[in-house]
Amino acid sequence: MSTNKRNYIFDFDSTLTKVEALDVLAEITLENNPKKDEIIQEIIDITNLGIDGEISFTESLERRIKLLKANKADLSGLIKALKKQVSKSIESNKEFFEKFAEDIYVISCGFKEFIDPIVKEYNIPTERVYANTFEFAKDGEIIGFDADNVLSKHNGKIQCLKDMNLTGEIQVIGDGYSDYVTREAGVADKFFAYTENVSRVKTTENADHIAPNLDEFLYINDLPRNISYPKNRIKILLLENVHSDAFDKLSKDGFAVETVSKSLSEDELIEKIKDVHVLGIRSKTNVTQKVVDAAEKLMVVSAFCIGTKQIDLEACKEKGIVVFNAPYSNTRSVVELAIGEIIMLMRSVFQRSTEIHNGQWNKTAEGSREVRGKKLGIVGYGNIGKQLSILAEALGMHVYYYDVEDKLSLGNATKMDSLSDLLSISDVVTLHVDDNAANKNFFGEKEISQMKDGAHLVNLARGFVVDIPALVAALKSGKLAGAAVDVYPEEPRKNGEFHTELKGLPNVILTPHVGGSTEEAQRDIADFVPSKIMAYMNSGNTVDAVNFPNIRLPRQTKAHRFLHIHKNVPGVMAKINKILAKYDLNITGQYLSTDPKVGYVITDLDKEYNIEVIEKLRKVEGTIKFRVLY
Ligand SMILES: NC(=O)c1ccc[n+]([C@@H]2O[C@H](COP(=O)([O-])OP(=O)(O)OC[C@H]3O[C@@H](n4cnc5c(N)ncnc54)[C@H](O)[C@@H]3O)[C@@H](O)[C@H]2O)c1
Ligand SMILES: O=C(O)[C@H](O)COP(=O)(O)O
Repeated sequence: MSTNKRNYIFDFDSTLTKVEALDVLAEITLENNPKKDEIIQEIIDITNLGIDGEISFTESLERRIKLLKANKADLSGLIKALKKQVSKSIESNKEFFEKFAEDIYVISCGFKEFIDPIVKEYNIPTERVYANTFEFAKDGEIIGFDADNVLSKHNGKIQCLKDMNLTGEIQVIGDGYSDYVTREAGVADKFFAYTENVSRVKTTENADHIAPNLDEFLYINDLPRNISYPKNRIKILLLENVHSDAFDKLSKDGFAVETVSKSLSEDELIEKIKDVHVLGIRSKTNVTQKVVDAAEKLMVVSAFCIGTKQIDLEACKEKGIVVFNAPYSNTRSVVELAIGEIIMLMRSVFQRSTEIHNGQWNKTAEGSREVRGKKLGIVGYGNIGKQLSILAEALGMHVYYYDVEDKLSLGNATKMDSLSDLLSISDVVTLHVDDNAANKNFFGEKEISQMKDGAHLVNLARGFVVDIPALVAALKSGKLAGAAVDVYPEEPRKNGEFHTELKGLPNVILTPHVGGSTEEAQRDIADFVPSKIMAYMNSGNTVDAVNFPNIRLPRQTKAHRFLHIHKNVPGVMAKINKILAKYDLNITGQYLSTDPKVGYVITDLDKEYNIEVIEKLRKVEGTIKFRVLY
């Protein structure tokens, strides 16, 4: 007789819990044993041999119990510890265990003595827990197990399932080979390799489906779940050697993260971007209109650096793609390099060093000066310019600055009304203007001619800001005594050969765009940017987005959240609210933020709602993107 009924058979150790219970028991019982680490390792090895089918399960159990030297009294400590080790996505999906209580079983080669109390809290009564039982000596010592129980035997789960004589489809969810064999033997209809805690090749390669968490399993089966879309299905692509902390952080949060060490060309990116939800780049990857057009699923572009001009921010906005960056994380690194270079230039250190490298001793004070008392001209008094101002003053420099915006002076720095005034008095000019396109060739022949004879120029901003042939000419003619250049009009996408007209000129420090490339800065960026990505993906927050209305949302508790991005044209909000009213939804909060082009409205609702409303909201004229979080 055909039936739609499904039975869900869960493994216990490393599936319902993050750990192998007998390993935890060993930690407890061997606490004061001087050979504790050795014995625990032996127990872990035996456990794995059993799980992978390398030794018979009975043998694995016998050997471990001998090594454990456990007593009944130790079990309460074990249960307490296991309660804290329930798998994250199991814990967050209690609703499934409540609603499908009748269809859920545990089949484990572990022991009922500790499994029952844990799974009872997930609505699984002892009658639906199939597991081994301990044998105790009079003093409570665990001396063995019930050898008649099929689960104490090799491939015991197959026999156990057969004996249960269940009707309907049987789905087995587990991390071990011993779970998979039920499918191989034909007693289970589907096997889900559960990899939230451990991933075993022998299990995953044979599985019908790999479930990195319970959310994925529930999603595949269209069962009630805590989150609308499993995070492991959200693909994050990180380019340009972004610090590994970013990978760790985002993977740990459950996303599927791929890293590529270099930047990709437009064509390569168009090919790759199709199924990407979040893209992470640095300064070398251009996210053009064409890339945005090809990005069918893209929700976030994150610059793991300060500059965002490599991204078509408007194209992103019009497609509802939120852009984040790290506006301060590498500021200090750039400032320190600027200070170092100013000193090196004024002392001609690189020239002296090159001479020695070439076998020449040239001890001279000519053209070598202290920075103390010299005039530093900062062009662009933003985050970097200001911090440099403070550090340079601490070195005894007199700081002058020029900015197109009205910027408050820090310390004793003097604001200049015009660029030419600043250039005419400065011993060193350092450029820290932002990367907007209007600054292309901003510093050329005219500006250089306004500088003092024998002055120095530092460019750590953007390559296109300085007219390189004009700088080369000024250095060759002796108009300028030296320069430090970190950024170039054309920079390669990956490490390798590179040529610039500045090559070989004396007292010119050339670095490959490393102003922000310090361990500290990269680590800080890898902390800051993922936190913005997670805040948006997990709860809709757009605080610090560079192209999008910023909105800080309250924490979402036991509610559904509708996130609607639309063109900012009259009437959209009215239409959205009309639909919400028609479906009689109980709105617990609504938040709106707009800019001239887009509107971003977030609506929090009570748990239950008619699913039809989603389609209606998607169809509101002017909708750019819509998603649901719960
Ligand atoms: N070399 C590197 O590795 C590296 C690292 C980080 C930042 N950067 C670059 O450094 C630059 C400065 O970064 P920030 O964080 O201080 O930026 P910021 O936006 O905080 O400051 C830039 C300042 O420049 C001013 N400005 C813009 N155009 C100007 C002009 N033509 N004349 C005078 N002032 C002008 C702006 O008003 C602003 O105050 C950016 O171009 C950034 O991309 C380079
Ligand atoms: O924009 C920036 O922060 C700097 O140019 C550094 O860029 P990078 O991350 O490519 O080194």
